[in-house]
Amino acid sequence: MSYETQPTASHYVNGAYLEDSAGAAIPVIYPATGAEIARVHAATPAVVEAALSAAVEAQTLWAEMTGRARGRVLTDAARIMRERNRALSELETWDTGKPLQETLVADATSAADALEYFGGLAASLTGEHIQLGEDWVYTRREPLGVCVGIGAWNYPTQISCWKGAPALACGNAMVFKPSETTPLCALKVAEILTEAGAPAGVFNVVQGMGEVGSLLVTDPRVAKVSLTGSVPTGRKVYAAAAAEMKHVTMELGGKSPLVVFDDADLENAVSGAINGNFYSSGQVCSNGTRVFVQRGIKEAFLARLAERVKSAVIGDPMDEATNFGPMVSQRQMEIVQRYIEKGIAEGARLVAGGKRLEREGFYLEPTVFADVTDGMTIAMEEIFGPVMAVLDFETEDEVIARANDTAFGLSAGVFTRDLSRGHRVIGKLRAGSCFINSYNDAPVEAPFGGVKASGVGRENSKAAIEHYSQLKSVYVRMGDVEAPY
Ligand SMILES: NC(=O)c1ccc[n+]([C@@H]2O[C@H](COP(=O)([O-])OP(=O)(O)OC[C@H]3O[C@@H](n4cnc5c(N)ncnc54)[C@H](O)[C@@H]3O)[C@@H](O)[C@H]2O)c1
Ligand SMILES: C[N+](C)(C)CC=O
Repeated sequence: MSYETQPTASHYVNGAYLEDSAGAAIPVIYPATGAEIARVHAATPAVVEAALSAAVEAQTLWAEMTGRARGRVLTDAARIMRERNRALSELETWDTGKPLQETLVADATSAADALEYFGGLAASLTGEHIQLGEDWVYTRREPLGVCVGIGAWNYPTQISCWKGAPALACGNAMVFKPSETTPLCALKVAEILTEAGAPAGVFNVVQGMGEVGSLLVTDPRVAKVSLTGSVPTGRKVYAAAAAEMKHVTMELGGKSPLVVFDDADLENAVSGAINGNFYSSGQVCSNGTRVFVQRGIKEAFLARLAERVKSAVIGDPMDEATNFGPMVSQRQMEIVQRYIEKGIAEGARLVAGGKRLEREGFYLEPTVFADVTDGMTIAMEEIFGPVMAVLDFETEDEVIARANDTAFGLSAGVFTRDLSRGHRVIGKLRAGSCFINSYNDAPVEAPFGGVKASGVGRENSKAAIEHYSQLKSVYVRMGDVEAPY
């Protein structure tokens, strides 16, 4: 890694890097080679304490600043991020293994979008005036206090800003714990926020596994927890937060349906299925991994899909021509390999891929199964890797019922030239982030999040403000107070 991109210590607390090598060592593995490229240490209780007390102290002062002043810090951070996009994208690639071709356009840029958007909103966060005869009520939009953000490993820069930007815009402070698999990127976000003028302690980063996350979640000084992770972790964190009446946002997993009707534009539908299954080597929460294709178009769809998937450029993620990289870790690669074996064993037809590449690093081929049925494991469980399950269907009512027959509800997509049908079907699919004739777009202006087991709350858009602030209502009596005795 170049000097410019290398964080200089494990944690970022109270406006500066902090090391405490007493914490367990966490190796940072470059997924394209399997080599250890850095090492951080899990936060000791002393580091967690330092981060939380810094956040408590900083939050009061930060909340007293005007929204405009807070917003300026965020928009300055966005500008710095854009100026350093290449270095930050390279770091994202070192951390995750995602191809530079992707990280240059999807990670620091999306993080900067969030900083810019919430920076822009900060000055106009207000309460309201409610006239009640001569008396009146006014509401104050107040911050929650100290918020904890906990990240998954697939989008480390983006996740830290999707949580940090709205939290800070509302006057909260944050302690962010990245995934132990990708610990580097959030440190640079913290560094940039300091450079942009964020007071020390407003955004802190501590490393560690679930135990460190758990320490943060249960601390009584923490008012809110926002987790991006798997459903099992979400259940634990939600339960722990609920026991202390904390606010939560839960961005969890999915097994989302992508429905392709006979009348769809074939090339666009295949593009949607590719984007919705193989971007980031399939490690995207909202992926449309159950691709329901209407019988009339099925064979043409599969033929074109297999042809295009075979042209993926798999290789060195730092080579900008590469458009398909390794899995994030050996562990994740092995999980996905087991699902591929299950798919074959349960009778699905392998149309493309299915194998590990014979090279160093954690590379699997983009894999497509056809003739998948609803009860197969690969159609029911989140795989979080490059495995697409293609199922066929006959009628609209049938596909809606089957698409909804899942515990998850993160995303859903429909490809059709019949726009009335597109809107009708999307209206009936139980999912939070949906697409018509597209898949996986996630602009900061749109609310993002799931229903059912896929999550609680929304990130991005004005909706996120509701999740990082609370209303205080103040009744103002203009006349005398009447009392019964
Ligand atoms: N909905 C979304 O926006 C979204 C985005 C990205 C990833 N995801 C989901 O994330 C999952 C993959 O990421 P992962 O493997 O890192 O998930 P994970 O659940 O294993 O870990 C997520 C984070 O939670 C922490 N953690 C684990 N146990 C904890 C505990 N008891 N208390 C507090 N923190 C704890 C981990 O250290 C990590 O930082 C997939 O299910 C994917 O769908 C969801
Ligand atoms: C939010 N998104 C879809 C970009 C990444 C989720 O894994």
